[in-house]
Amino acid sequence: MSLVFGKPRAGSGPQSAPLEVNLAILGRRGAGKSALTVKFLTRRFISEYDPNLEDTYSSEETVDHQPVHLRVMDTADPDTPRNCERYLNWAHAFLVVYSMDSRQSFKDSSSYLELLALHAKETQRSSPALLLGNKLDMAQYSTTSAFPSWDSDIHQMTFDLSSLSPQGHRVLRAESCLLSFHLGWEDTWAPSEGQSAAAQKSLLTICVSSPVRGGWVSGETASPGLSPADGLAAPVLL
Ligand SMILES: Nc1nc2c(ncn2[C@@H]2O[C@H](COP(=O)(O)OP(=O)(O)OP(=O)(O)O)[C@@H](O)[C@H]2O)c(=O)[nH]1
Repeated sequence: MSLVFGKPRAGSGPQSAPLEVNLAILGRRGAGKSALTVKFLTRRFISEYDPNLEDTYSSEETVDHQPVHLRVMDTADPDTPRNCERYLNWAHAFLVVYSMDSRQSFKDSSSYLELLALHAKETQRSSPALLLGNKLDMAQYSTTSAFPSWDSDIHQMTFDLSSLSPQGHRVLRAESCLLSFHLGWEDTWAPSEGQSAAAQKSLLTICVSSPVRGGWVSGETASPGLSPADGLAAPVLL
């Protein structure tokens, strides 16, 4: 089943065919994938939905004056990545979600990141990946939420993935909570040698939904090195 949110915006006529962008949301059970999916697409938090349902949703968006047909697959792997081809071969971009009040959830996210890195290596096609810490509101109540090593863990993962797929597979850290969504752009990029953070950032254009501020916030311009056929030269909507 596919559900459609939003309406086609002005300028999305036949003369400007929308860019098709497929986004897969991955992560451990209970990380908040469904909640995020619903929140991104409806701009509000909804707690009543079937958490076990794997579904694909569609939304017509306008990003940087360009119509984008966004499809979001809210995946539901049992405990670890399973039958991954269904999203690996489908998605142009990946959002890996962990719950900030669960270290296990964070650890499990690395199996998804490794899977993405391996897939990029095997297919010689890298796709943008965003690592997102969800349930920021819960992290403050968790006795283990301080997790002093998390930052170094994350930087380690960023480094590992960058070396596996230096052409565009990047991991960003983001944090979200029930009512707000914040993407820590500035301090999360780990530039590889000889590359400025700004140059790395321009490898992707990622637009982030911000229900609190309203509207869409877009990132940097896309890299000329990425081909439109890959669905990456134009904005990727998260
Ligand atoms: N406090 C808090 N709870 C959240 C947040 N996001 C999701 N939840 C709750 O966490 C639980 C799990 O969320 P889901 O969206 O079902 O998680 P999921 O990753 O889709 O889980 P599966 O479908 O089992 O893979 C639900 O009870 C949500 O209401 C958040 O930001 N803060």
